[in-house]
Amino acid sequence: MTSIPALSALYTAAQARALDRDAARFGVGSHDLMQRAGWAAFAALRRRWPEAVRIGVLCGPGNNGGDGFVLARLALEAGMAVRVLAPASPARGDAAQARAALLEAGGRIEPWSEALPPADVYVDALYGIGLDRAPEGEAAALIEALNAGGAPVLALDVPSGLDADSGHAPGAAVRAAATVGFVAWKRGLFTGQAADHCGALELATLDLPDALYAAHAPDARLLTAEALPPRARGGHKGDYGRVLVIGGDHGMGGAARLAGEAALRVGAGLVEIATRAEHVAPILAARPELMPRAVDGPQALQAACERADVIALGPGLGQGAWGHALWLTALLDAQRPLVLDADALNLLAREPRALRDAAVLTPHPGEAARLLGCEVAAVQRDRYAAARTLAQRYAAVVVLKGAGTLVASPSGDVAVCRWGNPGMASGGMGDVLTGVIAALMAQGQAPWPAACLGVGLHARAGDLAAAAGERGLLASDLFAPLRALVNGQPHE
Ligand SMILES: NC(=O)C1=CN([C@@H]2O[C@H](COP(=O)(O)OP(=O)(O)OC[C@H]3O[C@@H](n4cnc5c(N)ncnc54)[C@H](O)[C@@H]3O)[C@@H](O)[C@H]2O)[C@@H](O)CC1
Ligand SMILES: [K+]
Repeated sequence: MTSIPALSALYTAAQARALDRDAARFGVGSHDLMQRAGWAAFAALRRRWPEAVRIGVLCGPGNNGGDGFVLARLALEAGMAVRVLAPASPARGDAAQARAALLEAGGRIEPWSEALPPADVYVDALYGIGLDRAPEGEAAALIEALNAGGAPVLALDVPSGLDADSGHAPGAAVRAAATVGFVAWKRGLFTGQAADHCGALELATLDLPDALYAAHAPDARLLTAEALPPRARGGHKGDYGRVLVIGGDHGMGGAARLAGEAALRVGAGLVEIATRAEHVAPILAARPELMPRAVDGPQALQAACERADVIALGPGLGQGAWGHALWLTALLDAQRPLVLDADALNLLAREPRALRDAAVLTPHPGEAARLLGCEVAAVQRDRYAAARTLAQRYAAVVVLKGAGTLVASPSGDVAVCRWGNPGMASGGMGDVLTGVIAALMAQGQAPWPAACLGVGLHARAGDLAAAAGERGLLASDLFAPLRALVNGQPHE
């Protein structure tokens, strides 16, 4: 873990521009910044590919291209075979100076073309935070050629074609082996399609002082790995809360059981499951520590709600009359903190209503789209906006799942999860997350810290479990690593 605040702060492109400009106040002007960026990127290239001697540098029309020109000059001066491709129209300002310096040092610049020169490593300096539309024409063809070629790509600041704000690629986008960010992390590098494009991420803060970052509040933050405090020696099960999971309509008992068992593994004192009668015996047989109860309607649910400290509503709930009646009871009468998932969210989309009690909503993009009344693609085009809008609309903490899960608070705070893997795209993973967050709330955490901690634990447990392979990863494989993590076993 690091104590450098810049490493967990995430900025929009506009905020990053303001930071760049403000660096001058600390004696680092834009020309100097570009030189430092080029140096840092060249150092990263040498560190990552020490054997590389042929470097292909693709420069765009703006300052991202300028960073590329600086790197190309340094590579040339280091004796490497450097081929630089740049558009015919000359760059302006600092980038023009960097270009002139490259030519002065004996470099040659070739026009963009679809044919890439042979190289051990390519440097992508086409577009950075200035991307304002999908790449087209020669730039798009170059990107496709880079992605089709076998050599690794080092992207400067942002993989070209990826939107630095949203992590959405509107068209062709570079698939880099590594990306070196400059000055500050751009928030789009950590969610949506970013994971397929960035490769290994590293940040070069270019020796800018902490005071600069302190003067610029970020838009969002990366989740950090938090440890849970040790338990008091005299604790008893009543101290760790009682979770009530409501769900498991006909044929969907597994979802409720997974949520319940996850809650136990994360330390909830007691876990009850209000479910269909046919699920009671199988749940008891498989996990006798759970307390499943047959609930045929709202009346039977009341007493369980009164006993509970937190309600996890939705795993396998269905949207039929049974699920709807329990949903209404939990929402209107229970007066308990809630975690809403799956069909509880689908019912909320069908029948929008204000939530009376403290709540965490955990939609995947499809559920978020239903709640917002838009297409899934619109959610994915701007996940930050979708999460914030939902959090504000429901005055609740919202966990927008998917690669780069976001946690948003009603006041606009956003935390981003950089852990997790595609092995976790399998049935039941969401149910486990619901149980984890509910268990943390049952142990006394407020919705925001519980959601942040829960999302991080769940994703890190997924990464530990994926050590045996991403394909075939089961939701229940997370139980053992979850238990290890809540007891302080280090992840990295
Ligand atoms: N401003 C500064 O002080 C620093 C800037 N740096 C670099 O500068 C970058 C930002 O530079 P710019 O603002 O010049 O932006 P970019 O270099 O990212 O690109 C902007 C240029 O590309 C054009 N463009 C964008 N999308 C296009 C598309 N799809 N098709 C065709 N043309 C397109 C724009 O119209 C503009 O001319 C950063 O990402 C970073 O790499 C670094 O050198 C560090 C310091
Ligand atoms: K780039």
